[in-house]
Amino acid sequence: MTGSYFADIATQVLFLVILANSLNLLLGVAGQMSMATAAFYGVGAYTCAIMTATGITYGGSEAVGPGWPFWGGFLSAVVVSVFAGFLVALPAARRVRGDYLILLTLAFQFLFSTSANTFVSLTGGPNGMAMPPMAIGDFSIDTTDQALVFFAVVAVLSALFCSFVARSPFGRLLRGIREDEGVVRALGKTTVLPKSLAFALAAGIAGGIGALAASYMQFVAPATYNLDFAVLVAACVALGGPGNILGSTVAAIVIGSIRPVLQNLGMTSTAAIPWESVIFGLLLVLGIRFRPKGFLPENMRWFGGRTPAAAPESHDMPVSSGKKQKLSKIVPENRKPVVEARNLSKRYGGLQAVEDFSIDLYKGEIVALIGPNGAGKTTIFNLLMDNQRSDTGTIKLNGNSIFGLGTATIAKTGMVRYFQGVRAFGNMTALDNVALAMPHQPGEKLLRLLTNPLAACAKEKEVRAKAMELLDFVGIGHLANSIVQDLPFGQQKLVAFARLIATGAEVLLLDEPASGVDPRAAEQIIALVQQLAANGKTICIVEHSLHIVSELADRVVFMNAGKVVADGSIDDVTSRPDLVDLYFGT
Ligand SMILES: Nc1ncnc2c1ncn2[C@@H]1O[C@H](COP(=O)(O)OP(=O)(O)OP(=O)(O)O)[C@@H](O)[C@H]1O
Repeated sequence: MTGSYFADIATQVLFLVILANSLNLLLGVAGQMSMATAAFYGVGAYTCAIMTATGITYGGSEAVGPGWPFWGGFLSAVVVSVFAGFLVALPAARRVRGDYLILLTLAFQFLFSTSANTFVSLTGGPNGMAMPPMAIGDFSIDTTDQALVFFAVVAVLSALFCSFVARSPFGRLLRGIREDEGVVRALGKTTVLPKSLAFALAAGIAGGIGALAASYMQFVAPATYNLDFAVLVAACVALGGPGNILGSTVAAIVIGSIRPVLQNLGMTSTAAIPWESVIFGLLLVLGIRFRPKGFLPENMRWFGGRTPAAAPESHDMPVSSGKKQKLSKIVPENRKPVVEARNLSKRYGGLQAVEDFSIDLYKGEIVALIGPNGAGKTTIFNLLMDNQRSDTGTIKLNGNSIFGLGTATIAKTGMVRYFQGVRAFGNMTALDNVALAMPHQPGEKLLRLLTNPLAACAKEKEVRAKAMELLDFVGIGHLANSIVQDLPFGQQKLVAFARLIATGAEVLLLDEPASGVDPRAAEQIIALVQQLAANGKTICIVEHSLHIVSELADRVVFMNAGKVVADGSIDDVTSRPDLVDLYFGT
């Protein structure tokens, strides 16, 4: 192809930019590591080359193909890459641990390289195969200058697309999964499909640019799509800023330009290669040492300064905080329980953590589960939410069995939990934490986001307004745009509360919601729980502080060694010396 050398180099840097941004969607936004970016890039290139080939002899072998027009080859490249990405991701996405994904993608990278080298009649083997230049109707690219303009447009469009997806409700869901997948499921969201779709999307973009790049080069060979290249793309994301599309763009431009700049300074191509590695390695070391979150971190603010990080603890929650009174009432006995759990048990090896546990929870009631450390209280919540499967028994919510349905389905059905230790999504804003928890968001479904973005945007406005309302309700509306990990612990707890309410669930299981906060924040939380019960929520709370229990609980269930030993009012329990001894360990 004729044209300037600079344009050719710049075009190849743009390939790296597009690949880095596609990987950033996966690695930075969704937190899913892939070592197979180069393989998907190659899958697209080879698919397009094979589908557009008509019978080219190359390296002693004849590569035969159906001779489709370029656009047909391009579309088949995208479709094949998307499917390949989905299939590779699906088994790993079912596991929570990311190292399965790293192993699977590495295996796919090797499988691809081996196949490209081995199936000579299809791929041309190690010598590669030629492919026809890009031509769509009258449109063709004949010079490197034209190619630069074309690929610059493609790079800008793909960066805008990646940014759109990253900032969409689907992107927010992916970020939640990256932060704490277990919590996302406990909020009623499925995680396997979004993770697999993120993978398929990144693979599709890589495959698409692979097809375009191969048609520009008019040649494909296995050496272009090796593991070294996959590592280079991953380094662009890590150095630029995982989660920040502009960051990976800048890093790809810098890293991709090292060798051409050295050559421009007078080095030969052979001399520039080792120096490129040295500078690349140095950039990595310096980046990891001085900018561990990347050159342009995800939550960097361009205008308006930093997030209000160290905002003082707020005590202006607009719920009753004057003279304490129990807002909820013990419910008449003839009403049906919202939650009916019967005969739950859990054994861990030789330890019977829970034995024959039964409980009924009524609408508007606050029940406290108390007992000494290790009594089995948190295990009860795990069993109710199916975080762990009960060995025996039944669990019903509003008369329907929810036993064994899985955490996400149970949460969707109407029972959610507040985790001991908060588990807020630390790298996200308070507003995003709450917005993510809301049900029925069309923008969380990738297909609906892409096919009807306007409907997704309209719903997103509503979701954000409601999230803001909830943050105001718990008294931290002014911190909506703060990054949660920068907030004091008490305020993080309030974010988690607002997030829990956002699910709209009618049953709330609260595991030590006031532990670790100062007395004033604890008073806020007490008032908040009372308000929720008064609004008709059914609440079961695990709490160590007898003060908080006496303020809140309509009924107390006392557990010891996995069994219920008392069920009554707080006065019933505290008047029994044997229970007081057990509780205080005397
Ligand atoms: N996954 C597990 N594997 C093995 N043992 C477990 C597991 N989870 C809990 N246990 C054990 O089961 C018992 C009950 O634990 P659990 O966390 O439910 O108690 P708890 O009443 O909530 O205690 P604490 O008040 O200290 O939080 C403990 O002895 C604990 O060590």
